[in-house]
Amino acid sequence: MLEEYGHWDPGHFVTHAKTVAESLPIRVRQFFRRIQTDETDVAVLSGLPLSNDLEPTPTGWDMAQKNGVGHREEIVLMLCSAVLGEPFAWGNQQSGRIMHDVCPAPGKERSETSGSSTAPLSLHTEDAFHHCRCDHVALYCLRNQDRIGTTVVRADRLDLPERLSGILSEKRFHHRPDQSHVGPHGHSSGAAEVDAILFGPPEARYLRIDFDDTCAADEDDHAATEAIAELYRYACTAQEKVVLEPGDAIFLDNYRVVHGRDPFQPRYDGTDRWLKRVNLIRDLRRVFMATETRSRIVV
Ligand SMILES: O=C(O)CCC(=O)C(=O)O
Ligand SMILES: [Fe+2]
Repeated sequence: MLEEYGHWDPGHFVTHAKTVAESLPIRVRQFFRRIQTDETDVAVLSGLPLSNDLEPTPTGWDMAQKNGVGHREEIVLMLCSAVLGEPFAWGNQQSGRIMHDVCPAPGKERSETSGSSTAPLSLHTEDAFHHCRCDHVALYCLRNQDRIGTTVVRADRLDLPERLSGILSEKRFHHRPDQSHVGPHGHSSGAAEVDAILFGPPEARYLRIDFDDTCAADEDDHAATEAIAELYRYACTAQEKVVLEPGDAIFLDNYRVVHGRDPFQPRYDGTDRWLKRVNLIRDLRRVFMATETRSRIVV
């Protein structure tokens, strides 16, 4: 495909991705159809092709962009992902790239961004602050020699008392932009949306929370503040760990699970953990309506 398309440009290729993905084996396509229909919370596809001569892990997404690394793996992830949803991006995240690199970055060790390492990445709904957040997060593992875990909490595993579910289902919470969106070109924290944390069908609940950035909409609403703290305790009890192996891709339903990452010590010697990531939305029109253009980049 690299030969066919010449220069690899995910932003350009993405408009053809669904069509090209029709050539994937039927079992792979059925796997993704089933995930979508069943609203499978966590799904892993293993044994995906990886280059024998994979480049060293870049020291941050900006270095990955500069050096253009892991292109073959981006094609693999793009094709699989396109069966499940429509890839899209955020103008202020990784400079609007469709394909993200998740790897430790010097200076970001304790940040609340995917470039963190020594501090855990707290449990979150991806881009919880925005109504246009993705339906699925896809992560493709290129390297993980220290077996660092991705943490997940499935809504179905939260055994919440009715009183707590009641509070969490009310529109009493501010969903503020996380650090990866704040900055000179980011969404201001004033853009926070007020919404519930728990919603959707009672037999298969949806979640919207970033434990670093969701707070009571009214700072005097102590019951709402306490409800977040209580939910956090339930989430810690229900937390599971998935250790991705090179060649594994995980597809997280961003309405049905929250996720995060265990801390680790970065080496910055080319052997660090490295994932490719893409955000997927079921209906691209949600993005078009948010941007008021036919663009896949939410600004
Ligand atoms: O590194 C991981 O396993 C998860 C990172 C993460 O939350 C993300 O990239 O959205
Ligand atoms: Fe995430």
